[in-house]
Amino acid sequence: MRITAVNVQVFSYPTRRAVDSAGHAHPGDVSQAQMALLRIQTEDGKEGYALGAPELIRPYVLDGFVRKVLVGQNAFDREKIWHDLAHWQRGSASQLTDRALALVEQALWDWAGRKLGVPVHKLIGGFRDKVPAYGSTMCGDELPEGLATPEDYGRFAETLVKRGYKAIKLHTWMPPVSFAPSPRIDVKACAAVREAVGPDIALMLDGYHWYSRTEALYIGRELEKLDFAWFEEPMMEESAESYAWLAGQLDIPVLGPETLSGKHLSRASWVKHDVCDILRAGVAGVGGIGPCLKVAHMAESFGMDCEIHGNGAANLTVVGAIKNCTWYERGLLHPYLDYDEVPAYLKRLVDPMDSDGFVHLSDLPGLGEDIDFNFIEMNTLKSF
Ligand SMILES: O=C([O-])C(=O)C[C@H](O)[C@@H](O)C(=O)[O-]
Repeated sequence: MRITAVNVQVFSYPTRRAVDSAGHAHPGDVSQAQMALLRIQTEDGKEGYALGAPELIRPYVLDGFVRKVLVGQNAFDREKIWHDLAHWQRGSASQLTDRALALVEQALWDWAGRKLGVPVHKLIGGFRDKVPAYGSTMCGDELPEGLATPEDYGRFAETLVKRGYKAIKLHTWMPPVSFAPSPRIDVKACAAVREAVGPDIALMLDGYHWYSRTEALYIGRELEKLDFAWFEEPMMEESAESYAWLAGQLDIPVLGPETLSGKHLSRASWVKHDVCDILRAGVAGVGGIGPCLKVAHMAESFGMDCEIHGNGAANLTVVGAIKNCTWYERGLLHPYLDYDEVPAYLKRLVDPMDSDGFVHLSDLPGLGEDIDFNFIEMNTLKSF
C-alpha cells in the first residue's frame, strides 16, 4: 500500500506544565503550548498519526529526509523504511534525531493498526490488557505544598496510594533548585515516602543524573535499607564502567540506560558487559517501537526485565506487548496537577487507571490515541 503524502499540522493547546532552565517539568500557570500532528496517508486514503514536539518534525526535517524516504514506499514495510531513515541520520548533521525516527515509525504503526482494524499492542505481541502503573512524580521544586520537602513527598505519596497506585517513583531535586543536588535530602525524601506508604508499596528512585560513584553508592545502600525496587540513572550513562562498578556493589537493582544514545545497539553492550540489572528503553529515546521491542526481546533472552521509559500511547503499546516489564510509568505527577484531566487535543486519556492501580490498554485500532481532529483544526498555527 503506497504512501502518497506525509504532512504536519502544528497546533496550540492549553497546558499547566512549565519547564525550568534545565528542562525539568513543573506545574505552571495556564499557557499555550505547541504540538505537531504528523499524518501519513496511503493511496487508499487511509491515514496514520503521531503526536510530538514540533521541532522534531519541522519543515527542514520533513522535506530533507522524511518525505524523500517515505513517499512511494509500501506503508507496511516499516523495518525497511526505518533503516532507510536511520541511514540518513549519519549524513544529516544531527538534524534527523532518534525522536524524529520514532515519530515517523509510530505513525506507520498507527496506520497499520487502523488499516487492519486492530490495536497495535495486539499486532506486535498481545501479552496483556492491563498493567499496574507506578506514579512517577515530577522533579522536586521549591513550591509551597508542592514537592519542596521530604514531608511533601510523603504527603503526596499518601494521596497517590489513595488514588490506587501500588508503586511510586520519586524524581527528587535537581538544579536549578537552590539546594540541589543533595544525596542526603534525596534519601530523606525516600525515607519519608516509605514511612508514609508502609512496606507494601513498591518504590523507586530516579534522582539527580550526575552523581559521582561514591554519592551513588551511598544513596543505593540507603535505598536497600528502605527496600526500594530499583535505582535509576544516578550517574552519566556514557560511563558504562561507573554503572558496572555501582551494580557490582549494590543488591538493589540498578536500572538503565535511559537517555544514552545508540538505540538498541548501546543496550546490547550494556547487557554483554553486565552494566545494569534491569534494562531500560523508551520508544522516543531509542528511535521507535521497533527498536524498543528489540531491546525488550534481547533483555528477555538474557533473563532480564526491561522497564519501558515514559508515558503515552506508544510506550503503553510496547508494555502491552511484552512480558518482561512489570510497570507502566504514569506521570509526571504533582500535587498541583490532575493527571486524569484529558488533554484538549484528545477525546479520552490514553492511559486510564482504575482504582486498583491498573492502566487498561486501548481497544481502538492503531496506537490508541482518540485524537480530537476538530480541536486540532480549530487551533492549527501552520501546516506543511
Ligand atoms: O524516567 C523518567 O520518567 C524521567 O527521566 C523523567 C524526566 O526526564 C526527569 O528525569 C527529569 O526531568 O529529569
